[in-house]
Amino acid sequence: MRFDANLKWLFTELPFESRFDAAAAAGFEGVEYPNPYDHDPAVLAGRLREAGLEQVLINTPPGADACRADGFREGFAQAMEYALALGSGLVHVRAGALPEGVSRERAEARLVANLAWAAGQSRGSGVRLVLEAQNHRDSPGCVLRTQAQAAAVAEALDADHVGVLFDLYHAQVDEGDLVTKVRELLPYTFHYQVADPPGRHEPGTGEIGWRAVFGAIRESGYRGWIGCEYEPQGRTIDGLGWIEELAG
Ligand SMILES: O=C(O)C(=O)[C@@H](O)CO
Ligand SMILES: [Mg+2]
Repeated sequence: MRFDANLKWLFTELPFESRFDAAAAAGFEGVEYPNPYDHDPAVLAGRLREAGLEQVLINTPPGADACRADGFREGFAQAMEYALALGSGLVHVRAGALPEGVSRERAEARLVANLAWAAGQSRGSGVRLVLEAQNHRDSPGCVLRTQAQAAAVAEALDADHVGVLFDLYHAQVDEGDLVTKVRELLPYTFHYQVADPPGRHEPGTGEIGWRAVFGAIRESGYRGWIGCEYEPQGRTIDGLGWIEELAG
């Protein structure tokens, strides 16, 4: 299994631009971070190249949520520019939270319409789009609430470059039954993220049965990346033993 380092969450002992070398020195071959937009893409591409890292995933910019009527298209265009400049194979298209005064039905309809447009814009680019359901506690009002809903939206778009970012932390908080979901969602899963509830720290620090979950992922034949999106309990490097212990 291939784990990548989420540089928003890992190696925060260091300034952002130094986290690339730290991730490579710790043995990671890929990185993800949600928000590259405060940085010059050429500088980020240079950091990746010098550290020998692959850019795995970025998000659409904050505020450019797919459930909203305004701002989505401009934000998505910017995300595509960065994805192509960084060689990021995945863009997480943020669904966003239910806007005030807008019904759930209306927000879901906008989400599908915006995604259909984004799927058309990105078709043939080599960039794949992913949708992430987030739990009610960390992301109140998130329009995508369950893994099944994210998969249903991806399926409805009928575009083979649109799939699911299956965040096992969010799924455990609101849903559980992770092994079954790993098996059922396999055709839609383009990316995983890991953290252990309730603390959102390293796998093995909380309530998830990681040996069973990683076993199911391995047996499924999944070949993509698994993003380490957790808050280390101490120094990042001191907490990486779980990779060998639980997934090795
Ligand atoms: O919060 C999460 O979980 C994420 O993956 C973020 O990228 C949401 O933007
Ligand atoms: Mg996540």
